[in-house]
Formats: sequence, structure tokens, C-alpha cells
Amino acid sequence: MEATGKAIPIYILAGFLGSGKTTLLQRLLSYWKDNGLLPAVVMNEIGEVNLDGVIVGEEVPMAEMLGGCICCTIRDDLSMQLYELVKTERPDLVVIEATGAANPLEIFDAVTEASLYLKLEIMPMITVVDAAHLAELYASQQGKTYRLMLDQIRCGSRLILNKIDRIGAETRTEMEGLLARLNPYARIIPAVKCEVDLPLLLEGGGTSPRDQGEGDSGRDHCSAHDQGHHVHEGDHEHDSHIHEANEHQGHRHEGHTHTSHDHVTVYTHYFNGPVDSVEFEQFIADLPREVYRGKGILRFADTSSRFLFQYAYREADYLKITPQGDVPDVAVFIGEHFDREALAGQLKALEKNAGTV
Ligand SMILES: Nc1nc2c(ncn2[C@@H]2O[C@H](COP(=O)(O)OP(=O)(O)OP(=O)(O)O)[C@@H](O)[C@H]2O)c(=O)[nH]1
Repeated sequence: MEATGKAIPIYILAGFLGSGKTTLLQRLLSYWKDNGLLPAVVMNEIGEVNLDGVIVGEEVPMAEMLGGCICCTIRDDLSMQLYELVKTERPDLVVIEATGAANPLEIFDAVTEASLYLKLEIMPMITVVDAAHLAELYASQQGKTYRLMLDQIRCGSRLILNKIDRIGAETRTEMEGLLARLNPYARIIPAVKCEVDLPLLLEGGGTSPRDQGEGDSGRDHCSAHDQGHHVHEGDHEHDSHIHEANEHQGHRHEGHTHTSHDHVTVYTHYFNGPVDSVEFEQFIADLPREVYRGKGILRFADTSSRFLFQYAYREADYLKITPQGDVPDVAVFIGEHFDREALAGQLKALEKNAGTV
């Protein structure tokens, strides 16, 4: 067990599904590598395949936790994964990118467990917020997604208000004000594609209430957490808050299925062959509103290339890629209570039209 030596900084990237965590992760990894550091990554995907791993590339040491959410059923694995990663790769720092459906408090708790046998320094938590998505949910003020987003905002020490290209100036001012009210201690950084001043993002400790010796008004979900620079030494004072959060969100810690969060539905589709690009784009455009995230790798019948597609908050993006290694043609859809059978039927029809089944 690691008793001496330098503490390893642990960065937790929080933020709702599709907000831009992987986009930020890519920037951070390049930045650290350019500065001669070896970063390692723990990736958690609620689906069965790690497509973000394909984006990040093979040269970064990575632990994958698939098919569930860190904060629920597989959180006990996180400390083991961290331990293994640190022992085998000896990285200079570790980034944990949790599924966007995760409650950051519970990830924090899982990291705490690892700090019992590894010397870790938990760095200020970075939350990425999809500005357009937040604006829409703020207008309706309801739903589990909105509450989860609020929890993620309250827990961050750095809040990246991302995708400001998708909102107007007035909404941007409104959203910046909202973030400041929800979390008066965090640094708010507006951005497009998470293009932020990285040294500034990473610099300094947290601005947590404890650092400043202030009260914790407005941080009811994260008030017990010092998100600042410190070596975490088995501090358990946050437990009661975590249990509150669990009850509040109706989380279960056992009986894992693909719907480990009661409100989250996941459908993973493995393609039997290429599909028509126009038909697929139409299928994506017609996705029900309950599907809020989609990503995958597939082949189109009309080109020989493979494409990575991304769908987040009603915006789709296609990128030509050549994945390393053996990556299947697959698509993962995540949302709230959508009809998996219907989606499966539509995708099978696309395959049939292209003559692949
Ligand atoms: N319009 C716009 N799109 C963005 C911006 N930042 C990221 N995106 C796109 O949003 C999609 C999701 O980005 P990711 O970085 O994969 O999001 P994520 O939070 O890692 O997603 P999960 O891992 O599924 O939770 C991608 O298609 C990105 O290219 C932005 O500032 N503006």
C-alpha cells in the first residue's frame, strides 16, 4: 500500500450527458502531455461500449468502467480501478470522466474510498454545463434531469458554461447569473467547445466555503465537500449528504440493470452492416425528445469510411474516423423512458433497406 511519496492529483469531470466532458478531456490530455506529464483516465460509460475511449486514443492509460454508473452499482469498482491504474501506469495525474448521469457527490465518495490506500489529492471538481440545455430546463424548472444538472452545478468548483454558440447574449447573461446564484463559490467560465484557458482552469485550490472560512448557503448538496486542494485522508463527514442525495434521487445500490438510474434508459445497437447515410440522418433528426444522447461508430452504404456520430441535446455531428483496434459498428442511445423496441425496429429497418440483413 502506498504510504509515502507524492500525492497523485485526481480530477473529476462532471456534467450532464453530452455537455462536453470528452471535448474538455481531449484538451486537458494534450495540455498535460505537452507539459511532459503522463495523465491517466478512468472512463465510465452507462452503455456497454466505450466510444469516448476511441476518441481519446490508445496512448493514454485508461481504465474503463462500462455498463453502469460509477455513482450506483459499480462505484465499489472505482477504487480498485484507480488503484490498479496508479500501480501499473504510475501516472502523474488521473482524470475521472463519469457518465453524465452521475451524481458528483457519489463519485467523490468513491474516490474517497481509494484514498484510504493511495495517496491522492482531490482537485477542484470541474463541471461542464450545456448552456442551451440548461436554459431550456430552467424555463420548465422540472424533471430529474434538471435536478441532476443542478446537483452537478452545485458540486463544481469550476463551472464551464459550454456551448454558448447555441444561445443568444441575453440567455447567456441569464445563465451566468443562474450559475452564480446556484454556486456563488465557483469560477464560471463561458466557452465554445470547452476552449478555455487551461492553466487558469486548473490553477489554485478550490474556492470552497471551508477554504474561505465562509458559510455554505446555496450549497446544500455539496456543502460538506472541500473541493479544493487537499490530500484526502478518509474524511467521512459527507456521508449524510450522500444518503440524502440517494434518497432524493431514488438511487439503488444493488440489483444492477442497464437502468441503474431509475429514470435512465439505455439502448445499445450493434449494426450488422452499413446503412444509408440520408436515412440514418433522418432517423437521428426524428429521435424522440426523451432520447437526449446518442453516439456511435458506423459505416454508411454510400461511402467506404467509418463515421463517429454524436447526438447531444438535439444537435448531431458526424466525424470521419479510423478507429484503432477492433471496434464494432455500434450506436448507444441514452434517455429517459424511451421506447427501446421502437428504436431497435427503426434501426433494423435501416439495415434491411441497405440490404445488410
Ligand atoms: N454546438 C456545440 N457543440 C459542442 C460544444 N462542445 C461540445 N460539443 C459537441 O457536443 C457533443 C457532445 O460532446 P462530448 O464532449 O462528447 O460530451 P460528453 O459530456 O463527454 O458526453 P457523455 O460522455 O455522453 O456524457 C459532441 O458532438 C461535441 O462536438 C460547443 O461548445 N458547442
